[in-house]
Amino acid sequence: MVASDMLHSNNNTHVPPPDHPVINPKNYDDLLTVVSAIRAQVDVPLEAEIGIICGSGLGVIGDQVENPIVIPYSKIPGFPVTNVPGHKGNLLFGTIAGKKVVCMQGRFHPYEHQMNTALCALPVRVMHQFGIKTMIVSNAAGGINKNFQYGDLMLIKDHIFLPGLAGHSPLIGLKDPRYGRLFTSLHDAYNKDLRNLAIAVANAKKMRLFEGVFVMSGGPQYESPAEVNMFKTVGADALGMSTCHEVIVARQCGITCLGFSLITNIANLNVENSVEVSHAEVLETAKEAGERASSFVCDIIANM
Ligand SMILES: O=P(O)(O)O[C@H]1O[C@H](CO)[C@@H](O)[C@H]1O
Ligand code: HPA
Repeated sequence: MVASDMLHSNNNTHVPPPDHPVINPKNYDDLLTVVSAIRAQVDVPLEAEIGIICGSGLGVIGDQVENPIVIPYSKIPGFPVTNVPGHKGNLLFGTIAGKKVVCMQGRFHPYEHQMNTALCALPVRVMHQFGIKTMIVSNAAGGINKNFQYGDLMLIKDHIFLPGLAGHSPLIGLKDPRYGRLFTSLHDAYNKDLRNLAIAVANAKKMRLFEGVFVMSGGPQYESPAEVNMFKTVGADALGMSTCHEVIVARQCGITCLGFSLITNIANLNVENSVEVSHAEVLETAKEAGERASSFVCDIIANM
């Protein structure tokens, strides 16, 4: 069975009980309940300054966390779970380069959860409760920019959040003032100082690194060539099905963000010579590039 066939075959090691109810992400007290449930799992205080989100096949970044405390999502009452191959479904607490981190080894995609972007971004609020001030978010993405090759890394300098523009913002319906400003500004969503730091790290490592605009579509189907052309026309360089809702929530929480895409496939621009895109291919490229991506993240953290 190839990875793409396993999308609904629950290949995770941590299968939640069927009665695993998910909290209401728009109820702030429910959020605090989840945080307490996580704290109750271990007998040491949990805190972190940096949050990390691993994209498809990029769980290897989480493997860099030293002395990790591993909490499976399925063991956290009220927390969603993920069945997407390449997302392990663990929350890790530990250190990287001496800095306290919390890492999501697996994320929630809106297409898995009825486009409930608030629920999918809930872990960002949880990480915020544990003290993070900075978040590094990664994803696997299709390359639109003609200069991109398989395995390239693209720093996200800005985004186009298609589901958000179509009414699926994670901030809709938040009434509790403890959430922060409803009218969140995205003027510096992908922080310039952190991008400059990442560029300096890449230069020191003699790594290929691009900067570009990331577009999030709803998925789970991959985009048609006509859709990819539309995204190219509006200025997108890479496309995926995650990240934007997480960064928006992070910005509402006042968290500074750095984001990057691993180009796992080249998006089809020409219907006449288009090729099949598969999650198996995405995972294969992520596997090849994973070590480079995780070493990049570790060096950025070391230099923060
Ligand atoms: O965004 P991440 O989690 O890296 O996953 C990407 O890979 C999957 C498609 O292959 C989609 O879920 C897309 O969003
Ligand atoms: N499109 C959307 N999401 C993706 C892609 C893609 O081509 N590759 C990896 N995630």
